[in-house]
Amino acid sequence: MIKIFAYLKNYKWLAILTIALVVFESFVTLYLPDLMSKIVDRGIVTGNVKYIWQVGGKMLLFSGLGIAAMILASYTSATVSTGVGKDLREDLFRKVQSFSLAEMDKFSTASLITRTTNDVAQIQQVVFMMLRMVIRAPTLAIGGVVMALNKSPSLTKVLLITVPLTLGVFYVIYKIAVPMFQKLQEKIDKLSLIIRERVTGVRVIRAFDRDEYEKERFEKANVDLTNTSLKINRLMAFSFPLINIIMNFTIVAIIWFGAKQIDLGKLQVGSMMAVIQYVMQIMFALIFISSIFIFMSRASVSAKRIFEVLETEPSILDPKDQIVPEIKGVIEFENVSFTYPGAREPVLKNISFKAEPGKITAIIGSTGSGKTTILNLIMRFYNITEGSIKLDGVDIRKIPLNVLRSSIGYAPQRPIIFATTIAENIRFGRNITDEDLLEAADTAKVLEFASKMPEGLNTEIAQGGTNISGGQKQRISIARAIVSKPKIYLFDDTFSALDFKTDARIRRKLLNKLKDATVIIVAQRVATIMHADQIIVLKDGEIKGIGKHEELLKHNQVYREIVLSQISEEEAFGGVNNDA
Ligand SMILES: Nc1ncnc2c1ncn2[C@@H]1O[C@H](COP(=O)(O)OP(=O)(O)OP(=O)(O)O)[C@@H](O)[C@H]1O
Repeated sequence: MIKIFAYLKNYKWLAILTIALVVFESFVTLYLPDLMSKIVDRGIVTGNVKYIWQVGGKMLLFSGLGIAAMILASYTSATVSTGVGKDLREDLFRKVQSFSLAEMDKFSTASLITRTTNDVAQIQQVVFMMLRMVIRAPTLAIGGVVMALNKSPSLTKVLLITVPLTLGVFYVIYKIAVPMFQKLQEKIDKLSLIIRERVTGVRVIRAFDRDEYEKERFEKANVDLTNTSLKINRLMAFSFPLINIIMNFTIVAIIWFGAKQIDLGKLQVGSMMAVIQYVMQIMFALIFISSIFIFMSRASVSAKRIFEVLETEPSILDPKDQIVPEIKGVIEFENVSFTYPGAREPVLKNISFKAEPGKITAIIGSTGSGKTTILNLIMRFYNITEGSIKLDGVDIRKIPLNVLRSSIGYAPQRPIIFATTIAENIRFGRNITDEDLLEAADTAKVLEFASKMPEGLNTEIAQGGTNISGGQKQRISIARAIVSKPKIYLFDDTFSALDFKTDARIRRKLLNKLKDATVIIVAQRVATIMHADQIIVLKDGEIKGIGKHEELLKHNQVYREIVLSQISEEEAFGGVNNDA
């Protein structure tokens, strides 16, 4: 929580002004009962109307000033707290952007979203409250005791019983509430995860008619969250009447003892009334102080979650001693092994191969054999565990990340489409000429379907690409990969969403355009890769063979099994004309 103070630095003067206003208002609050007792004792009791008007006017003036100070303090503290919230969100967003996939996996998307929104909102709320209360409450408490002692030391003794009692009640609440707040935030995480899955997976849920199942899952998480919130609210609901009772008994006690002293002529009515007001101020101050602790404990859970993210160093950083090679596109894996962070078994073992410009390298293998992982490692989404990956003879860990990644055109297994126009989806914020855009859109056969749309390439795509087909998404994704004309292309099962004919047509045109580049194609479909210059056969994270289609078919058992599971022996040996 202390780390949050660093964020107040940018708003130092506004924060100081808030505190100054609050201190002024606290002194006004402490001064008013004193004026009131004077009106009673010197004005009402003696019938001095002039004095009543004089002091009453003073009271009105100070009340007005106090209210103005409090309104201004609310405004300044709101400015500071929203500013702190904005800065925190910005830092979180920047940090999350710097994360490698390993850190993304560690926190989970849903939790990163709740931390950036809900947790920051908690901090914002507490900063807003703290700036006004953290000085006001102790000033009122201590000032109240001094003023009450000044009016009647004997009556003030009542506080010796009520203050420890109030603090005791709050201590118990604090002890029970803090662990609940931690649970509450975790449950909000869980709920946002379910909502996210529900929204993004709506098609699968409908197709399997699992609406009821999802509804139950949501309701369970929702009820769970509600129950925890209810427990906290019940605790609060129980504690406030308890404090009220203590407060009322205190007032009764003061009136009881005060009346006796007035009877004996030792105390004036006005002073007793002032003591009652001071004691109430002290009690309210204690309630505020305790609330600050409770809210702080909730905010400290949020602060912990926020700083967990902010203090996580991305595992993939730009190298210190950088080498920037002239990119030609030679990729070389030398005895590469890789274990995903947190996993026990390596997913890739001893992988060695070379992919060169002007050649197509294909990777084939069963599901989960590690094909996508190889591509992830080329883009340095993760650091390898053993061995080395070189680009043009330089270890990729020595190459600046932007140099490495901008020399690669990547079309992922599941295309990601953003809610903007087709053209912007292809450009993707890069400086691309209209000519290059049209060329890429033509090569990837985007123009073919875009030209039938009302606004061609400027047609808006709905969020998640729901108004276009899977194959069309894939074509946009291919156009995005090739439009900047890099030296290396990674196609991760990119052609599987296309029908055989479109696959063949796009590939023929595409590969012709990319004939000087390094192309790596991951595919499940044999027909897609059988004409590659080299085919890497992967099984359980190990290379079982590298070669051309014909030689692998003859000599490699694993490859033969994959091929014959998809096409007939005759087609396999005859070489399917997949360009048909
Ligand atoms: N982020 C991750 N954390 C931990 N393990 C992972 C992660 N991503 C993939 N794996 C595991 O690594 C293995 C290889 O996954 P990979 O995605 O590379 O396979 P693949 O050959 O591309 O499969 P497919 O053809 O189904 O896409 C799988 O067993 C998978 O469970």
